[in-house]
Amino acid sequence: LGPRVDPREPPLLKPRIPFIGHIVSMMRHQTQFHISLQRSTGRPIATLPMLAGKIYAVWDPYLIASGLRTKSLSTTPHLIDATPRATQVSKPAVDLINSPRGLQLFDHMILHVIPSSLKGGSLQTMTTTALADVASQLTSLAPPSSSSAPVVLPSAWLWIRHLLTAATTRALYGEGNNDNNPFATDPRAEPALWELERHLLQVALDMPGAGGRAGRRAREELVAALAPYYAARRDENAASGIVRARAAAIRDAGMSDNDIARLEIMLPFAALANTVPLLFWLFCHVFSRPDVVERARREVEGLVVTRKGSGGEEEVALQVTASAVEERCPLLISCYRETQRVIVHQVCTRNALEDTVLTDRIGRQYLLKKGGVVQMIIGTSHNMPEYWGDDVDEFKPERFLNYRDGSRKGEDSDDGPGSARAMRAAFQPFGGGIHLCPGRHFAFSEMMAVMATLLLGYEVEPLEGTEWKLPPFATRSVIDAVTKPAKHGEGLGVRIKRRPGWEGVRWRYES
Ligand code: HEM
Repeated sequence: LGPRVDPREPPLLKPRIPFIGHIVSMMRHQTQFHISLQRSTGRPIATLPMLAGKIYAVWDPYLIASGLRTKSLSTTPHLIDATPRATQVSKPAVDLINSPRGLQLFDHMILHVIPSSLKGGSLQTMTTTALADVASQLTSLAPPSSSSAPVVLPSAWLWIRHLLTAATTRALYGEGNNDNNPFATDPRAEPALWELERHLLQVALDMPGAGGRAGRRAREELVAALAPYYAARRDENAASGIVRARAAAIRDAGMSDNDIARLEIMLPFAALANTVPLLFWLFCHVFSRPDVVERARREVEGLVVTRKGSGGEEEVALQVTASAVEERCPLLISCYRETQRVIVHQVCTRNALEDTVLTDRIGRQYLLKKGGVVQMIIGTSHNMPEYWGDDVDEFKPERFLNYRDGSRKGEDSDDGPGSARAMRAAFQPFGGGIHLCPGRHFAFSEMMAVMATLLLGYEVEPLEGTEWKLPPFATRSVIDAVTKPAKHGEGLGVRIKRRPGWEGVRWRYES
């Protein structure tokens, strides 16, 4: 009674409870369902029966990398299906999305608009604007004297979330004095964004229940905050190329300003929903280890490029380019990658536009049939002992010390667990192929600016006691790329004060 499976397709993995077993487990445990199922079966790939249908679950890093590079595995059908439901655009916009012009619009966005507006001069302007905001927030964070009482931040999570929301939305929407930025001018915008983020899965699936209702209310608040921005065409003067180019492409396709506001609720998510938890966990993993703080502090001293003025008003400029941080801060970078490994769990969902064959590293082939739904789970790649070693469940600050992005000829014959080659194959924090995250450089600059500054200029201690108690993971939602802390990181507050020698400092970044 279950789905038919061709012997060339990935082997069927039946649930214990027929028909509904996998669906119920996936709804309950979300991405952890895949991680646990892969661990318990050791399989690289499987066909999972779901009611009368099936999905292909791809767990092995080589197969994932091959799938991410394959053009016939597409995000577009999924986007066309989910967008009207999640955004509630008008009837004419739904018709357009479902027409050939809609298909063209999505392809144009993915292939041209997004990648070109997150590189070169556009990326530089956006990064400079965000980092100027981070600098001013961190400069005014704690009183200038190290002998002053520390600043108490009752929730590290909420503090980091606001810090990045302010900086990133300024970089996206603002212009000059930030009066343009709906997140700075409309007090509804920021809470609505995070409330919607909390219930995004229920909203995307249009589910009944309290979560779905709260999410839909938040969506309408967010749309109400963004609508005047697009109606007044402020997007045309936005600080970022991505806001300008996306709005222009949607308008050119024939959609109204109100529909642009609805479609564009997704942009601040892409720019914030993963960076915030990643920075939060990096902050926790570094500052909860005094020996790591000590060593990373010495490293980031190497990022100081200028120190001007003396006494009360000093300006310190830090160089937070990828090359400078890679070269001068190996332990900080290792912690950053290890944090990514542990908490990035993205499920890359695709539809097979035609019969597609994936090949693993020993040449085994698996057929994915046309029309099939494919889930490639980065969370399984990042958690397989056969790639990372038996200590895969531990956070090891030094794990990536000898890691390199690209291979060097002849150097990497060893591909056993924990080898550079195995790690490189299994480490996919930003996905790959044409959907490789275009925001990765921007996110990196923001996170490194915050971490380098906190390490250099501030003492950070937990609010309760002297031991850091890291919050447990929230359910790893299939809609997020990064694992969040349970209950908004409840219970983790921090106390921050200036370090001696860095009291009167105003921060600046060179990116
Ligand atoms: C550290 C934070 C981030 C992580 C871990 C992350 C992760 C990812 C991953 C894994 C994908 C691939 C999804 C797939 O293949 O289905 C992706 C795609 C994407 N990311 Fe990021 N991302 C981050 C930050 C950002 C930022 C800051 C932006 C924008 C400024 C951004 C914009 C996007 C967009 C637009 C896509 C879709 C690209 C496409 O479909 O072609 N991301 N991200």
